[in-house]
Parts: sequence; C-alpha cells; structure tokens
Amino acid sequence: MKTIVYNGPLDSRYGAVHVALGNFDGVHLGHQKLITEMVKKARASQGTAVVATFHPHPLRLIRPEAAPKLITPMEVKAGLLGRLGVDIVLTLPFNPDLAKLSPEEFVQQVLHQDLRAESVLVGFNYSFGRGGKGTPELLWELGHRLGVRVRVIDAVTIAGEPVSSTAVRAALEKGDMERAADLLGYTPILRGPVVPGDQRGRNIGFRTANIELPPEQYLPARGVYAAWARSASLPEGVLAVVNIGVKPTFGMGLAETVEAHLIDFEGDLYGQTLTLHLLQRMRPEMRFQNPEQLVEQIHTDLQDTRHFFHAQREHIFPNRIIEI
Ligand SMILES: Cc1cc2nc3c(=O)[nH]c(=O)nc-3n(C[C@H](O)[C@H](O)[C@H](O)COP(=O)(O)O)c2cc1C
Ligand SMILES: Nc1ncnc2c1ncn2[C@@H]1O[C@H](COP(=O)(O)OP(=O)(O)O)[C@@H](O)[C@H]1O
Repeated sequence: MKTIVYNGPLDSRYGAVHVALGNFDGVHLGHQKLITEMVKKARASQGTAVVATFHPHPLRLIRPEAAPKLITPMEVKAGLLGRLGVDIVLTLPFNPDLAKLSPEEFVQQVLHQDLRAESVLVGFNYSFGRGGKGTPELLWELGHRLGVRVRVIDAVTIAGEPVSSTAVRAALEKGDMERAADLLGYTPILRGPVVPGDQRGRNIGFRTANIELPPEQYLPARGVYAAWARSASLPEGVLAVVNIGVKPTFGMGLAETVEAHLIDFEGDLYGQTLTLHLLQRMRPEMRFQNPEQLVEQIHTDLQDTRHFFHAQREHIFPNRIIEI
C-alpha cells in the first residue's frame, strides 16, 4: 500500500479508480464495511482501491481546540487500511485551494477530473466541500451528472446502537476495552517508538518501556491495563502490563506517559517500535504512600494480568488481536 499526497491528476496507470471518502478514525466496523465494499469493486474491475482522506483533520487547522484526538493516528490507520486491501491512501491537504472548493467543484475537479473515480463510497453522515456543506445526497446527485457512481453506506449497528468513532472514544474514556473492541472489531492499539523514561523502573525492579505517541493520540482512561505487546524483535508478542498516567506516587504535575512492563522478558527495546493491544483495564492509577507499596501492588497487577490472560486466551486469539 502506498500513501500519496494529492496534488493533481492521479497517474493513468492506476486504471479504474474506486474511492472511499472519509476520515475513518479508528477504522471501526462501519468503516471496515464501507472500505471492504470499495476494495471489492476495485478488485472486480482490476482497478485501484483508494482511500481519500483530509489530513490533517480540517478542524485541526480551523479550530484546533475543537479537533478530536485520534483513535488511530495516521501510521496505525495506514496499517489497518493496508490489511483491508487498500492500494492507495490519498491524503488531501486542507490548503486554501482545496478548502474553498464548493461541493460542485470538489466533485468535478478532485473526484472526476483528477482521480477519475469510477465509484465513490461514503458514510451516511459524510460532509464535504466549502464549509462542509455537501451532503451524501448532493454527492450522489453531482456524481450522477458526471458518471461517477456514488454509494452511501448506512451505519453499522450493534444491538441497535450505531457504531461510530464517538462511541469508540466514549468506551476508551471509560476504560471499557471490551466495548471498544466490539465497536472496532479489534483490540485498541497504541503504537510508538520506545524512548528513555526517568530510569526509575530499574530502581524499583520493574523495567518499563516508555512509548512515544503522536500528540493527537486519543488515550484511554488512566490506569493499569493487561496488554499484548509486539515489536520487530518480538513478532509473536508477549503479555504485558501497561500503565497509562502521570505516576502520582512520584510527584505532582508529571507528564502523562504510556509505559509497558513486558512479562517474563528482558532485553533492550530502546528505539524499537512497540505495538500495544490493550486487552482490559485492571485498575485505576493510584497514589501510593511510598515506592515499596507501589511495587507490592505491581506484583499483584502482574498476577491479575496472568490470570486474566489465561482465562481469556481463547476469546482474545486469533480474532481480537490483529497484526498491522
Ligand atoms: C503495572 C504498573 C502499574 C503502575 N501503577 C502505578 C500507580 O498506580 N501509581 C503510580 O504512581 N505509578 C504507577 N506505575 C508507574 C511507575 O511509577 C513507573 O513505572 C516507575 O516510576 C518508572 O518510571 P520511568 O519509566 O519513568 O522510569 C505503574 C507501573 C506499572 C508497570
Ligand atoms: N521486561 C521488560 N519490559 C520493558 N522494558 C524492558 C524489560 N526488560 C528490559 N527492558 C528495557 O528497559 C527499558 C526501561 O528501563 P527503565 O529502567 O524502566 O528506564 P526508562 O523508563 O527510563 O526507560 C526499556 O525501554 C527496555 O529497553
């Protein structure tokens, strides 16, 4: 899969182009349905499966304080899309030229003229064009005039509730990984390079790999999580216990970090990319009277995590953890 920044006509060697248009944060079950359908069309016409997405999110430029944090920043999103069979992620830079296009101009210039889209798929609530004024109905109408087939996909529901990025964020905020996984179709993922922390881990007897995340990453509730950890040197993965939080035992106002202690593992992880699949929140983060009490609790966390994993293993593998 390739990532291309849109800056004019798409190369003609891509043949018939089929486009899924949207932001797709989380690549949840609803997104997966839409994208899978687009990929099927592309395969059937021996064409190219394209996901076109405004990046960075337009709100990040218009009203940064209102821009949602992302369940899946670009790198993780690209991994998920690649897995679905997408050939090209086309990022549309939200520059003044693109931002000022009316819905009519957007369909004519971008979708029809430059991408030569044969078909375009969007979700039922998609908006586009200057001021976000374009609706799926208008897209259908404009496409129809130009010979671009437009298909609008309804919300996927679980037990009557629509699957949405907002619903996923709400589950993450509550620390409900099971619910988030139901909506996403996979266990929530955090991925980033291992960076040095405060080197306290080695002193308290539990080394923790600190991962650096993009600033726009949406983080689940603070607390301790059971996780499956993978890296290039650990392709099968190992069980891990993860702390997301500000380490109140060691002072006030520390920055929020995500750190993983890999169970029954010893080795240098600095610089490697670590992928954490968050399985379950075990407890909230707490402030202990002294480091000894924290260490005692971490021993309990490790035991709880092992028990949880042994009880749930069949449920977790192979379906809930996906390789990206
Ligand atoms: C399983 C686990 C649970 C943790 N729980 C807490 C906690 O409840 N409260 C807290 O202040 N720190 C907690 N921590 C964070 C430790 O304080 C941290 O790992 C230690 O200070 C090392 O920090 P460093 O990586 O910056 O060196 C936890 C860490 C782990 C691995
Ligand atoms: N079981 C383990 N889990 C996590 N990291 C480990 C483990 N064993 C060794 N390491 C290494 O130790 C580092 C963390 O050491 P630590 O003393 O906690 O320092 P810091 O938090 O400052 O990086 C990790 O980044 C990794 O390279």
